[in-house]
Amino acid sequence: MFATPSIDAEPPLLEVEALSKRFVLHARDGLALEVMRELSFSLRRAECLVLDGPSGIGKSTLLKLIHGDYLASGGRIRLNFADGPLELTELPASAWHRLRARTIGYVSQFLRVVPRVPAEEVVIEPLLARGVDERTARDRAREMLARLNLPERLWRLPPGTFSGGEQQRVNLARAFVVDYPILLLDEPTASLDGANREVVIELIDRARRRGAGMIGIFHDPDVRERVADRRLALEGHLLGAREGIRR
Ligand SMILES: Nc1ncnc2c1ncn2[C@@H]1O[C@H](COP(=O)(O)OP(=O)(O)OP(=O)(O)O)[C@@H](O)[C@H]1O
Repeated sequence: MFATPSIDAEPPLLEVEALSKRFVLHARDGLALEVMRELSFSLRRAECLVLDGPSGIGKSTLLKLIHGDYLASGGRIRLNFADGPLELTELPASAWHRLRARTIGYVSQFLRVVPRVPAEEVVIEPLLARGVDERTARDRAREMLARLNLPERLWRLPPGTFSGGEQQRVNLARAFVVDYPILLLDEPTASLDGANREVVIELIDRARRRGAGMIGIFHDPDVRERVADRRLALEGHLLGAREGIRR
C-alpha cells in the first residue's frame, strides 16, 4: 500500500528550534539579560499564529529574531522553501536584504520613516524591489492606501508628521501590498480605529487564503480571537526580565 500524500506531509514553512536570546548590556558592565531560552515551534502555510504572554516576555524580540534584526544566542530558525531549507541563523548579513525584500514582510510597532520620502513611495518601494514595473507598482500602492482609508491628500507627503494611526496604515500598506510568504505583525492594529481594524482583519484573511504564514502580536482580545488559527503562549519557554538578570 502506498501512503496517500496529505497536506500534513508538507514541511512547515518555518521551524524554530531551541531558540535562545540573551542581551549583553555593555553600558552596564556587561550585564546579561536572558529573554528567551530554548523556544521551539513551527509555522505552517495558511495560518496565523498569535503570540500570547505578558508585557516584557519577549514577543517582539521573537519577531525581531525571525526578521534578522537581532542575532540569536543559540538555536535555529529554518525556512523551508520548495527547493530546500534555508538556515536563517547561519545566513550571512549580505543575504538578509534580499530575504526581507522577497520573503519576510514585517509590520513593526512604529513606522521607520525616511525623511522626505512621500507615503506613496514608501509603499511602492517593496514592489519595485521585487521587479514590479513602476506603473503597476504605483497603481497597487494607491489601491492599498485607499483600502486602508489613508486620505489621498496625504499620499504625496512624507509620513514623519502623520498621526500614529496614519503612520501605522502606511506601514500596513507597505507590508500587505506585497504577497510575502511570511508576515510578522507586531501590534498592527494598536493605533487604529474600529473601521480600519476591520480592514486589517480582512487583509490577514486574504493573506491566509493565498497561503501566507503569519506570526502576530495583538493586544486587542477581539482581534486576537478573530485572526488566530493557533496560539503560542510564551510563558513556559521564556524567562521574564525579573529572573533573567545575570552577570
Ligand atoms: N535591544 C535590547 N537590549 C536589551 N534588552 C532588550 C532589547 N530588546 C528587548 N529587550 C528586553 O527584552 C525583554 C523582552 O522585550 P520585548 O519587547 O520582546 O517584550 P514583549 O513581550 O514584546 O513586550 P510588550 O508586550 O510590552 O511589547 C524586555 O525585558 C526588554 O527590556
